[in-house]
Amino acid sequence: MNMEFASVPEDYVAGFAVLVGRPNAGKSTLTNALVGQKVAITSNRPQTTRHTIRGIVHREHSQLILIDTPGLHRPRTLLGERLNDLVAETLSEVDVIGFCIPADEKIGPGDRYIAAQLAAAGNKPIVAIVTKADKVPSDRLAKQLVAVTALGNEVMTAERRARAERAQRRSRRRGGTTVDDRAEQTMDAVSSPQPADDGQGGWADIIPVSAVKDYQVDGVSEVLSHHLPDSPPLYPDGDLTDEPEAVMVGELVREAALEGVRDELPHSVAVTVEEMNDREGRPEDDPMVDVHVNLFVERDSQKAIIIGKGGSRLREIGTKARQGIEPLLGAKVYLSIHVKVAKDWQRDPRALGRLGF
Ligand SMILES: Nc1nc2c(ncn2[C@@H]2O[C@H](COP(=O)(O)OP(=O)(O)OP(=O)(O)O)[C@@H](O)[C@H]2O)c(=O)[nH]1
Repeated sequence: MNMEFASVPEDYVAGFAVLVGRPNAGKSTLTNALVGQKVAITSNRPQTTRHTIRGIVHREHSQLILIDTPGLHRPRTLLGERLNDLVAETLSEVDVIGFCIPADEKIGPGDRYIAAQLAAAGNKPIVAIVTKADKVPSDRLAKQLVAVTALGNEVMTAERRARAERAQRRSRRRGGTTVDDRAEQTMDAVSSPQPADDGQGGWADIIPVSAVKDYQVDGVSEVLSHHLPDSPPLYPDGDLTDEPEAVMVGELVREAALEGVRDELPHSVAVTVEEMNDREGRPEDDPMVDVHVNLFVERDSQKAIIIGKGGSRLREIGTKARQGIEPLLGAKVYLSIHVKVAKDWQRDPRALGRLGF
């Protein structure tokens, strides 16, 4: 890529960060607050973020490229497994990991599972981010910070012990250390350095934040930026997301479709954008884009919910989605939505492939 950047300071850093955490931990909301514009899709239902969406935080001396992943969770369906693959792949590509834990909920098995996975991945700095700080009084926030530090100690100690045991088993199996064995141990150390025991529970940093009340949002981008490598900016100034417009259009339709019916249709809606064309013969200062999308549900009953009586809900969905799409495309939008039933698409690899997972 050949890009020109005006006067980059010498001590500039740039790189990738990912926010992980269980569903509903506040990752999308924090991403939006950091980037300062709505790029990821948020909802009060778990697991709405299926696509990897990047937001870019431009600061004077740093450029932080945020990848918002779906909640790392125990795989249940094939879709779940794919999501976890995606998370593992993303973790290997970033410079720093932000581990989001809500201030207002007790640390649970889900948090512990993710923390253990992160510790096992082992070679990236992890910043523990205690989200939704506005939801608790300061004494409870302080207690949560202590608990999160303890969680770090717990998982990092367990990980160090597991690694030491693996090394011991290996050397017993070989009947002492051989040249080969030493080579393997060296490789092990290179590919997965020991988690640091730095008195912060093994976290590289720990910081509370409220994305909603704008408390410490800047602090989070600063702390994450501390762990980025020296580098010129990787994207031109002003880019907020490199997500293709079609993906964002699809997400806006999906979000509109889920509004008000999340209990009935939690994870059963997927949207593909089939066509996005500039309407011909429009005046230059008043363009229009024709957008055709397919909206997939799993069952006929769900199709009926989406369409509503006499098509009334579908019209509402179209209106709501258009309100988001028009500013995104900077044009009037003619939106047509075809509702289709794709049975059990969450379990069908071919269907998943078609839907872009
Ligand atoms: N009060 C308060 N609520 C928040 C804050 N951040 C997020 N929330 C709420 O918590 C809920 C979940 O937030 P999301 O950002 O969608 O969570 P997520 O981790 O991206 O969730 P998934 O996409 O399901 O993985 C939403 O209802 C948010 O409005 C915060 O700082 N303060």
